[in-house]
Amino acid sequence: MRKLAEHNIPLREASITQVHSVLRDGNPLIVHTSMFANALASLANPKQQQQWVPLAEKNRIIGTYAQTEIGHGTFVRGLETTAIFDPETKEFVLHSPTITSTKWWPGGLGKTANAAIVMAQLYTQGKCYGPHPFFVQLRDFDTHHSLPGVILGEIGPRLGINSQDNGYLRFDHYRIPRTNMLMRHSQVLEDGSYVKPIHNKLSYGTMVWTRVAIVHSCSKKLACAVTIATRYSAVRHQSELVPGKPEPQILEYQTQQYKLLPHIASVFAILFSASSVLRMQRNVAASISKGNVELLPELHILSCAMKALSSQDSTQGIETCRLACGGHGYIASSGLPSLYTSTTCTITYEGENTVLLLQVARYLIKSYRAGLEGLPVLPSVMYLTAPSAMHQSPPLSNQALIEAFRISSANLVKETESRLCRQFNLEQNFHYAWNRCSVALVHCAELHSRYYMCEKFLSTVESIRASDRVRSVLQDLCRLYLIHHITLNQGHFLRSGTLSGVDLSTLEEEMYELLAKLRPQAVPLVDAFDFRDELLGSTLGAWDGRVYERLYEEAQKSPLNKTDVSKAYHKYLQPLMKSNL
Ligand SMILES: CCCCC/C=C\C/C=C\C/C=C\C/C=C\C/C=C\CCCCC(=O)SCCNC(=O)CCNC(=O)[C@H](O)C(C)(C)COP(=O)(O)OP(=O)(O)OC[C@H]1O[C@@H](n2cnc3c(N)ncnc32)[C@H](O)[C@@H]1OP(=O)(O)O
Ligand SMILES: Cc1cc2nc3c(=O)[nH]c(=O)nc-3n(C[C@H](O)[C@H](O)[C@H](O)COP(=O)(O)OP(=O)(O)OC[C@H]3O[C@@H](n4cnc5c(N)ncnc54)[C@H](O)[C@@H]3O)c2cc1C
Repeated sequence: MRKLAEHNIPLREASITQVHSVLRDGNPLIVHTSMFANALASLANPKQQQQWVPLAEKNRIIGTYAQTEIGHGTFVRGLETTAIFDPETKEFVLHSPTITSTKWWPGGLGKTANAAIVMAQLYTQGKCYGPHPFFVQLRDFDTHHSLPGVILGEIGPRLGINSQDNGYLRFDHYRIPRTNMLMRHSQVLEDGSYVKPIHNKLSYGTMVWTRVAIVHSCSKKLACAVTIATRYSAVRHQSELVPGKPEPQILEYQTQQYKLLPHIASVFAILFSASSVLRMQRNVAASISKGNVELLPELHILSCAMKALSSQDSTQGIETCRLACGGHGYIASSGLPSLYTSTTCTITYEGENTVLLLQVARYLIKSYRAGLEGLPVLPSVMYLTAPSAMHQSPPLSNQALIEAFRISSANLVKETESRLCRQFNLEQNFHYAWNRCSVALVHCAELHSRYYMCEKFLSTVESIRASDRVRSVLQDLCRLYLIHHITLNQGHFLRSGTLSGVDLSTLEEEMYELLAKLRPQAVPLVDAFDFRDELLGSTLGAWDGRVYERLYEEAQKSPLNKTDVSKAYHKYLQPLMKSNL
């Protein structure tokens, strides 16, 4: 917090700095500095902001974002916590009517936060208007005791991030003033009448903002993992590449290069996509302030697509890096296990990935159908019904590969839409038909998202002007990324006829050449991420390469090494040894 103040970084931007990496196994303030701060900035009206933002900035109020309940995380419309307006007292009564309505998971809710943005079903004048955000004080600001009517606790150990206190929360007819409803977009007036927002999903804005932040953070997490694994692979010598010759660095093995280099490339692909979505988010935020919500659906879909792809890629990449370090990747001091556990949760939180990909698919199908009818569609999906441009680029050039992605994606959407129509004719119910096509729909969303990421990678690299040498290395890395993802999705390219079997063999050959060409760049590339040793926190990945010394030094810190004979010997082992069992 002192560092943020020193560098004049506003609270709501803290989550895209590296400040959270200081605490390795989870930070109880992360939801305060990210979602809570953003909810105040984007969902509260100016008067409410004046009241709460300075207190939050000074950490007098420590907040969280309490939306998920034990019974519902994904289906926000199914939340059960109620906020019923009482016109007599001009208050909302918050209540948790069932066990399933218990708020469950919010970061910092258990012991740290003294306030929360609570999403609850808004009732006024006898009518339910769906989930709305409320500012709710949970604990006394001085004593930190939970307030009467508020039941709080921590949910117990998790796969990771265990220094964060994920919590639970129940309300027992807990009253808050009317003015605690966040009223920037919708309002309940004193007489209880409801003023609706200019778009009914504006109250979901904090989720959209967080999804964008997650994309950025996934590239950082993956960058940490590839730095550790690549440096280690340059230090570690194992086996014989040529019988009788000295043991080579394991980075000399082609299989090791194949494990690491595509994930180094992935760091850039995710980072460049994150920058592009962030730019769009800033534009949309500016438009919303002027009352224009036209681009909100596009931002929603793009943030769902990029959050899903980046969380999946970074989680898989980190696990591959861990495995690439052999046994030493399994030790906590390598830093890789905690990178994995603090990243795999991004697949689930802020919208479970399958669910987000289905949102993307819904948009693709709607846009495809609109395009066929000649209705206007947004630029990012015009390609679905635009004529093929494959022949315009030299065969197998980068541009041709991007076109192959685009046409394959359009083809998959077209095939899946036909399947959806056939299924609809059988079922006579759109929702059943949708469910019967949902695996294919997720594939559509994944291919469209990959196309977007590849396109952003290539266009950003091509725009580098500062250094020809840097551009040349990144061009090779980008080429590797494109070919790698084509080889992983060969079926789609063959089905669409954009690439032949011979093309795929040619590309595969080129990929092997690129691995060898990029091998000398591997260490410089990860060094350029410029992580301090303190931030990496890894015995395997420190800059000086003293892997074995650090592993040995770290082992000395194990509490079991404080004495030669452990207490367990006297308590359990000795009796066992004497028991003749
Ligand atoms: C070291 C720290 C340790 C801790 C963390 C560890 C690691 C940190 C690593 C990274 C973090 C770094 C940065 C991130 C910053 C902070 C994050 C930190 C922690 C985060 C903790 C996680 C917090 C949470 O999980 S909060 C809860 C999130 N919950 C969800 O996301 C719920 C998902 N569900 C939904 O969003 C919706 O229910 C839905 C699936 C979208 C469906 O909504 P619904 O209302 O049912 O709509 P429907 O499907 O009918 O669609 C109707 C229509 O609306 C459109 N739509 C939907 N949503 C939106 C939207 N948001 N905006 C615009 N439009 C929207 C939809 O497309 C439909 O349109 P149409 O009819 O087709 O035109
Ligand atoms: C570490 C962590 C931190 C969190 N922090 C917070 C927080 O600060 N605040 C907060 O409010 N919440 C928080 N959450 C909760 C998180 O947002 C939810 O867990 C997440 O949105 C997923 O919802 P769920 O758990 O209900 O999963 P479910 O929706 O029950 O998912 C289970 C399975 O059902 C599938 N499924 C569900 N719906 C559909 C569908 N429509 N179509 C197809 N398949 C479907 C999913 O794909 C998944 O395979 C956190 C969760 C974790 C793990």
